[in-house]
Amino acid sequence: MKTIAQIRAFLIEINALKLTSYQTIDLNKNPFFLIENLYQDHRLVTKNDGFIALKGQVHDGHRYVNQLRAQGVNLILVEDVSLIDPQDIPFVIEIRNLKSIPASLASWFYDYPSEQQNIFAVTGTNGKTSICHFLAQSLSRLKHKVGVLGTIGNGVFPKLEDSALTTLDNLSLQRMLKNFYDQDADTVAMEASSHAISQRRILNVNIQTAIFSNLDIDHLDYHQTMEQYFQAKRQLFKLASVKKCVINIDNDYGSRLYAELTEQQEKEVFSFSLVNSKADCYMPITSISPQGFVVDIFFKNNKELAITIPIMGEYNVSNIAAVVCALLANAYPFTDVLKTVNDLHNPKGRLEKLIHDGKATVVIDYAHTADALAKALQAVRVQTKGKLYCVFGCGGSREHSKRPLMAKAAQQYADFVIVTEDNSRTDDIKDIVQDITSGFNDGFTEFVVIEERKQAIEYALSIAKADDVILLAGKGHETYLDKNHQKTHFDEREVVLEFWRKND
Ligand SMILES: CC(=O)N[C@H]1[C@@H](OP(=O)(O)OP(=O)(O)OC[C@H]2O[C@@H](n3ccc(=O)[nH]c3=O)[C@H](O)[C@@H]2O)O[C@H](CO)[C@@H](O)[C@@H]1O[C@H](C)C(=O)N[C@@H](C)C(=O)N[C@H](CCC(=O)O)C(=O)O
Ligand SMILES: Nc1ncnc2c1ncn2[C@@H]1O[C@H](COP(=O)(O)OP(=O)(O)OP(=O)(O)O)[C@@H](O)[C@H]1O
Repeated sequence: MKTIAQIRAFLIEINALKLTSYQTIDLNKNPFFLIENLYQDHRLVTKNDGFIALKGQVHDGHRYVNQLRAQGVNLILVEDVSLIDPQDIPFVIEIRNLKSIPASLASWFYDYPSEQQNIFAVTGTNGKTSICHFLAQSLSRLKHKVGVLGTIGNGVFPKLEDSALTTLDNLSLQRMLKNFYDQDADTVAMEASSHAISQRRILNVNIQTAIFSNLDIDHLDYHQTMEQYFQAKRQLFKLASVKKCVINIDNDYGSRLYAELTEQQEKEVFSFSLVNSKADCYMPITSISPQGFVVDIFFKNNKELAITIPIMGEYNVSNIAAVVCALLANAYPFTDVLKTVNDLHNPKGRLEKLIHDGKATVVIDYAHTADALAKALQAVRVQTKGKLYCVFGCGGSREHSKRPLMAKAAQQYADFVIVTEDNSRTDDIKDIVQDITSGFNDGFTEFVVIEERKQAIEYALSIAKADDVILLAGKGHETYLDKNHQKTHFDEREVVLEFWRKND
């Protein structure tokens, strides 16, 4: 919290006020009014907060000022006062080049929380969420309180609240870090999306360890070319605060980044790999079972053979190699790190496994595109002894073309398919089902349609045998169903556990 007078003094100190700065600052109004938070998103602002009105590509923050005036907000920072009516707002400060201010203002406003924290930031096309969650699990076992920031949510692990973005804007990010600091979280695992890196959302966050998972075709609408996408990711590793770089060399872009950073000799650089024995952290898979993966771990002069990691999905072994490498790079003792590994579990909704003696294993995954569904089914297949069942649906009010493609993936990789609802939104479930089933080959009979998702899951549970696996695809970490834009509570974990309780 800071007073309006303190905020103004800081802005003067960093030379941010416009020379002709329009301000309604008036000593009859209270410059010692305490501002609790600063926001750049008007939807979060309450009476005791300040608002920064930024002009973006889509929205213009100045447009929300009228609404905030009605709420009785006391402090507004604007780029151009002519775009608002400043009357009745006690303090309006006009700032030069307002877009460049939030990072420094935010870290100062929240008392530089990241200076007190050991921060790991993960970037890459896939695996950011998973690596952060595995890191949080391991660091918790190493007796840390860990703040997590990412797609599934933000909070002190494991209590997370939904996040609007994978990586928050400057002000929200520093506010969360301060919140972690207040809760004694001394360590943070955060995702750094390429959008956030290029929009400088992570500026002034004291990231010490940067982790690269992989780079694959994605987000080209935003970055235009793979080279520019790579360059955005690369910036994370060039930040002055970053001392340790942990890089997957099983990926071509990772190998390139590793070569560049080692040659520059500015940072401590560590490589990890599942196949390259020259990597600093080499973790070959020696066997696979329904219970998980058996690996050997080599790090510099240390080695340990035949460690079981009880997780689903081979790509997660690479994600765990990232975690092991990052922890060892941070000088955690080898034996302590290994102890955390055989206790890891998949993050919520990411090939999350539910098991019960004598029953089919249930796996919950967020896959809601044809490609993701195919990958999830292939990943689960490797660890399935019996039949593989797939329960899935498609969202409404969004693009339709993926519906038959998801059916094709399900037909190709599962033994039996149960087509059901996902977030239908305003679409009729019957239309969605028709689109989906049109994707099955003529003559394909290994499927049923059960529109209500709860019933569909219960049906799968009732027919699957102990060695079988049921993949529930699409909802992942979500705990609601959206019909006609009405969200009702729906947690498929509860449906499964309740079924097992009643049918034990
Ligand atoms: C393309 C993109 O990344 N845009 C981001 C960027 O937008 P921008 O600067 O153009 O701003 P804008 O959306 O026009 O809004 C202007 C200002 O008005 C504010 N606003 C906006 C709307 C409103 O109702 N009220 C309000 O006050 C905004 O907070 C902002 O300060 O900066 C804004 C503030 O930080 C982000 O909210 C916005 O994310 C948009 C909503 C978005 O959808 N971003 C996605 C693509 C994104 O960033 N995704 C990555 C993950 C990608 C992945 O790996 O999957 C992420 O980190 O989440
Ligand atoms: N190391 C990896 N290599 C390849 N694919 C992976 C890897 N890790 C995860 N995936 C795939 O990416 C999907 C998303 O994983 P995760 O949520 O961890 O990634 P993310 O980078 O956070 O992506 P998003 O921001 O879209 O959630 C998984 O369901 C899986 O299909």
